[in-house]
Amino acid sequence: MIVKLGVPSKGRLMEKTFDWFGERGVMLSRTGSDREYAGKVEGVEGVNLVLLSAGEIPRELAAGRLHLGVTGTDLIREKLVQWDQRVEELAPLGFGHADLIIAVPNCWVDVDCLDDLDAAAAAFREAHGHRMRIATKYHRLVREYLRAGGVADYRLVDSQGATEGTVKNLTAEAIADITSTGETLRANHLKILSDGPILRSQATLFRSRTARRTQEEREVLEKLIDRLEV
Ligand SMILES: Nc1ncnc2c1ncn2[C@@H]1O[C@H](COP(=O)(O)OP(=O)(O)OP(=O)(O)O)[C@@H](O)[C@H]1O
Ligand SMILES: O=P(O)(O)OC[C@H]1O[C@H](OP(=O)(O)OP(=O)(O)O)[C@H](O)[C@@H]1O
Repeated sequence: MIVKLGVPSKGRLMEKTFDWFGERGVMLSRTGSDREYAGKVEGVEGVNLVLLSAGEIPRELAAGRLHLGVTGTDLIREKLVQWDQRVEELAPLGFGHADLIIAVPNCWVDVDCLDDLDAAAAAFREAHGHRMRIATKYHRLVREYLRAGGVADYRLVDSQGATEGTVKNLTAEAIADITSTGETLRANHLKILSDGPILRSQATLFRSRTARRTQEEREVLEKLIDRLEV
C-alpha cells in the first residue's frame, strides 16, 4: 500500500491545489492525455495522486480509501454526518472561498431576512396551496439552518447545477447555493438574505480518521505533513 492523496480532478480547485503543494516542494501533475485522470507526485516518495470529483472526496476520506484529500469545507459538512469524527481538518488552503447563502427574487421587497422568509412562506402556502420551493444541492446544511431559524413551511427541490436559474424557470421560488463574486446572483435578479451566510467555505486539506495505515504509510504521511508544514 501507498499513501493516497485525493485532489479535485479539474478546474480552479485542481490548479490552485497543484500550486499550493508546489510552493511547498511537493509537485503534483497530471500525466497522460488531457482526458486521462492520472497524475503523479514528485518531491516525496510513496504518495499516490488520486484525481476525482471534489464532491466525492468527502466520501472517499470517510471510507478510508484516501489518507489525505483536498476539497471545500462546504462539501465535507454537507456530505458527512458528524464530519469531525471521520476527518480531521489539517489546513485551510486560502482559495476556493465561497459562501453558502439563501437568496430570493429582488422583487420580493418585503423579504430581507429569515424571519421575513418565514412570513412569506406561510403567505405563499395560503395563496398557492403548496409550500414554497427552495432549490439546492446542500440539502442537509439548508435543512439544519432553516430548522434552527424556525422556518418550516418550505420544500427543498434538488438542483445539482445552474441553481440560480430555477427561479426564472419557475421550478423554485428561492435558492440556497454558494456564491463567490455574486455575479451569478445579480445576473439572475436574486438577493441574499441579510442574516449572514449559512456557512463560509474554502478549499481545505483533510486527513482521514478512518484510513488504516501500515507503519510504512504512517512514516510517509508524517514526512508529507512535515513538508507541507501543516
Ligand atoms: N464560484 C466559485 N468560487 C469559488 N469556489 C467555488 C465556486 N463554486 C464552487 N466553489 C467551491 O468549489 C468546490 C467544488 O464545487 P462543485 O461541487 O461545484 O464542484 P465542481 O467543480 O462542479 O466539480 P464536480 O461536479 O466534479 O464535483 C466546492 O467546495 C465549492 O464551495
Ligand atoms: O458568485 P459567483 O462568482 O457568480 O459564483 C457562483 C456560482 O459558481 C458556482 O457554480 P459553478 O460555476 O460551479 O457551476 P454550477 O452551477 O454547475 O455548479 C455556484 O454554484 C454558483 O452558481
